[in-house]
Amino acid sequence: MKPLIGISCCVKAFGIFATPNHAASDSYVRVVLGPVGGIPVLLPAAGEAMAPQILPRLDGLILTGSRSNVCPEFYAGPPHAEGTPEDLARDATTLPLIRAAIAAGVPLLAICRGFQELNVALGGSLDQRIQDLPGRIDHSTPADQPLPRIRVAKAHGLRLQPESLVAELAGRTELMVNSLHNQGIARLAPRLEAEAWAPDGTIEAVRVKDAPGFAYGVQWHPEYDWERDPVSRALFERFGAAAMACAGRRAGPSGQALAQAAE
Ligand SMILES: N[C@@H](CCC(=O)NCCCC(=O)O)C(=O)O
Repeated sequence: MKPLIGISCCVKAFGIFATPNHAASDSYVRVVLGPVGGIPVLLPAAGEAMAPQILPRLDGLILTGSRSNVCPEFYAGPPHAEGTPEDLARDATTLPLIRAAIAAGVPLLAICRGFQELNVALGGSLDQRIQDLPGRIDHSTPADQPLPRIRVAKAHGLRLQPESLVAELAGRTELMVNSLHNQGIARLAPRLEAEAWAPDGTIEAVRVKDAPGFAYGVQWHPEYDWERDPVSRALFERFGAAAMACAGRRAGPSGQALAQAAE
């Protein structure tokens, strides 16, 4: 049995009536079917009642990237500049879901907005436009490149913590990544440990120090280039192995052999 992988959705207005739809990018569905090796389960932004009902049935959770930003009320930040996209329904769903998934040992991989949510869910805070801060670089979507390059082009380097997960996957202590974000971690949540940094000090990868299972976040977007980029692929494969092990444990004694084989 393949592991069931929850994928967080946003609420987006579609069509001529701007009807709210729960949506996640196809790139997350494809990466779950591909290197993760699971079955994608789209999780609507249906609020905090989701977590206790859905988590016992999931073997992994991907917190997706999205243009919208975590509402600053969740980290006691100043209001967003006018026009900044927010998604309160997503915040109300993902923040409790992240805490519950970590507590339950459900493997979790948080990407871009999801990475920012992971920090906020565990008590950290965000800078809202890091490109406006002194000494920082512009991490936002490159305006001078066409699709699909805009998503896969390497934008800056990272310094990786030696012996961290990303350094192990990369086999070195530096890495080039894409970059499509404005916000970034300001105060790191106490339960998180930084494992990668951009040249301006922006935190780009974190692990949950006390998590009973795989719980990792990256500020970049490995879901866009895993077909060409071996480190992106390896990150999803490692998450998939943790999800497979979780599925094996859930399956009981007959699943134990499966879990051990996957670990
Ligand atoms: N809104 C946050 C998070 C950015 C993010 O997740 N972007 C996804 C972009 C996906 C795409 O355009 O392909 C921020 O700006 O920091």
